[in-house]
Amino acid sequence: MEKETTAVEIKNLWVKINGRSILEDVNLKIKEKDFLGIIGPNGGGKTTLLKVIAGLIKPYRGEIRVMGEDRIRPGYIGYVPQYAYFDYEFPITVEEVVLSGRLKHKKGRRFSAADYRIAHDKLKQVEMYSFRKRQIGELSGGERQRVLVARALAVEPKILLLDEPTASADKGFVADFYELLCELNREMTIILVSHDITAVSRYVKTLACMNRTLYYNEDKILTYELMEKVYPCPVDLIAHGIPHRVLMPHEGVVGER
Ligand SMILES: Nc1ncnc2c1ncn2[C@@H]1O[C@H](COP(=O)(O)OP(=O)(O)OP(=O)(O)O)[C@@H](O)[C@H]1O
Repeated sequence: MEKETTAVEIKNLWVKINGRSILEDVNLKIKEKDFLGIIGPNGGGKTTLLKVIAGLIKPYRGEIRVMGEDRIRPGYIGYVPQYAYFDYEFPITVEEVVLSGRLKHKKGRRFSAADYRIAHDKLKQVEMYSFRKRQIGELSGGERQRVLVARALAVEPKILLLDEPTASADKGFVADFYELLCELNREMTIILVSHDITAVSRYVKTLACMNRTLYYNEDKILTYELMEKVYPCPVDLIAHGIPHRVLMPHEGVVGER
């Protein structure tokens, strides 16, 4: 039988920025090949948590282990940030952006034929291969987002972190994109932050809510009490379509049958 590995383990983790507590006593343990969705209100700390897992923010207190190690190895994490800060006027092609995901594997001054093959495969996966010679600055927001997903995949990570990856994508792409994530999930652990609760609850295996601390119970069941803790107005949220299969039975809620 295959040994079950823990992909990410976080214990009593706190993050402070400019003296202010942003994350408080976060605990999380997710298995390899899990597909965790994280939802929560604006400013709840979702991006900060992803950055901690990616090794970009150091915790003020607490422990984090990624693939059983207390330091994050290059190549373990593929990260698609919510906003990518780079100069879109910089003359760099789509292909070069994706190849930059191979930097950790690069031997010598040039990318190898294998690096190009991997970059091209990832571009095909996100349906952007035909754009590979275009300048990144010429692309629309949704197209750029797909290229950044391809870049993260080119790392061939064990854990893929995605922060609102479909925020600027059109509906047609969104469904295909989630199918792609399910396919990738056979090979890697995925942690997805999204405000699209309907899509998240449909595709993820486990679900957590973040509002300064993390509410997580290793399944997809959200109680009304939990939603009340996390969201300022859960009733409104439910009325706008939170799928009932992730919500425990409750009374007196708009739309309840
Ligand atoms: N570099 C920073 N300097 C100061 N405050 C910060 C910084 N980064 C994040 N914060 C604060 O930390 C809190 C959590 O931010 P974070 O981006 O993690 O939330 P989020 O849940 O991802 O929000 P959203 O859903 O709006 O993207 C916010 O109050 C934010 O203002």
